[in-house]
Amino acid sequence: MKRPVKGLFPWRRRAGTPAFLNNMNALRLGHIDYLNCVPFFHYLRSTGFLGAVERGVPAQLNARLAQGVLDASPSSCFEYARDPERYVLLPGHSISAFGPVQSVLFFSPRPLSALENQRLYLTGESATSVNLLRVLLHEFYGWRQIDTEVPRQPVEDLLAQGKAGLLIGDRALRARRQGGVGICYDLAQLWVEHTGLPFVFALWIVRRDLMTRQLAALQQLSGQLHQARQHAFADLTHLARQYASEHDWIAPAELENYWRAMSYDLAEDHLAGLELFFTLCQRHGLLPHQVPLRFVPAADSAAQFS
Ligand SMILES: C=C(O[C@@H]1C=C(C(=O)O)C=C[C@H]1O)C(=O)O
Repeated sequence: MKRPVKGLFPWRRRAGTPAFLNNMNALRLGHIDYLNCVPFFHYLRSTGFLGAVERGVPAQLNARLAQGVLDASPSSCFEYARDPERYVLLPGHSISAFGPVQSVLFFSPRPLSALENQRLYLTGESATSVNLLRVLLHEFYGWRQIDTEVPRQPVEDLLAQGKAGLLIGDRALRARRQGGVGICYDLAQLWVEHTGLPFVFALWIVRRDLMTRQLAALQQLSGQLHQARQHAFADLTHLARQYASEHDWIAPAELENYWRAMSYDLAEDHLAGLELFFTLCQRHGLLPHQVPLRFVPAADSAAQFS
């Protein structure tokens, strides 16, 4: 049999080439490098998703979204709010909590009421949670001044020295587990207690200019994420066992409980919580503008988007 002339069939896969490189329209996704993202990503490939996936902490993914390096990513809702003209949102998906979230934690040697004027050390991985802390302190604890620093050394070291600081993600989960770092405030719990609404930490943020070129791919992605989440929650015990064996600092039951405490939907209550957070960010000078919420339209309403 004659071999095809090289380059004549560019759509044919070369052996060893990752599938996404053969697909010029494939999406480049961000993946938050925390255990909270497992329900989105563990089964995503098995739903047929062929794009590229790049891992990072939220601050890195925010920067890559802003630079246009990533097409879409679960990332800080504050990144969306910072530049809402640049982005749209995938409907129906978030990383939220209706109570304690367990992984956005402010550790303090003293009660919050006795801490004003002390320097607070903040994780450099966050955009949402650092501003949630500011909103809570201004709005509900009456603080006027908040002195913060993102330190060069790990926040954990400063906590061990008796300082107050904020951790998110796996590092927060680990620090809580290790204990011995003063009072531990769960920021989602404080938010829910004061507002009666859930708190939305992350949204699926999409580069807005993709709406014209890649609408169908984005709608497909949204469906694939729903499928991946359903699959994950259909056997969460199994998934927790698998990931706990790769992360020896968390027990399977704790991990399962952590995922169950999280809400991955984005429904009316979530949106009310999100809008209140953005309004309070504006009130306290953290955002200069109102934040319109714009979504990728569902497949059957695509014709309505102009
Ligand atoms: C619930 C969490 O929410 C995270 C907090 C973020 C932020 O503060 O910017 C961004 C993404 C989320 O993963 C967590 O990290 O544990």
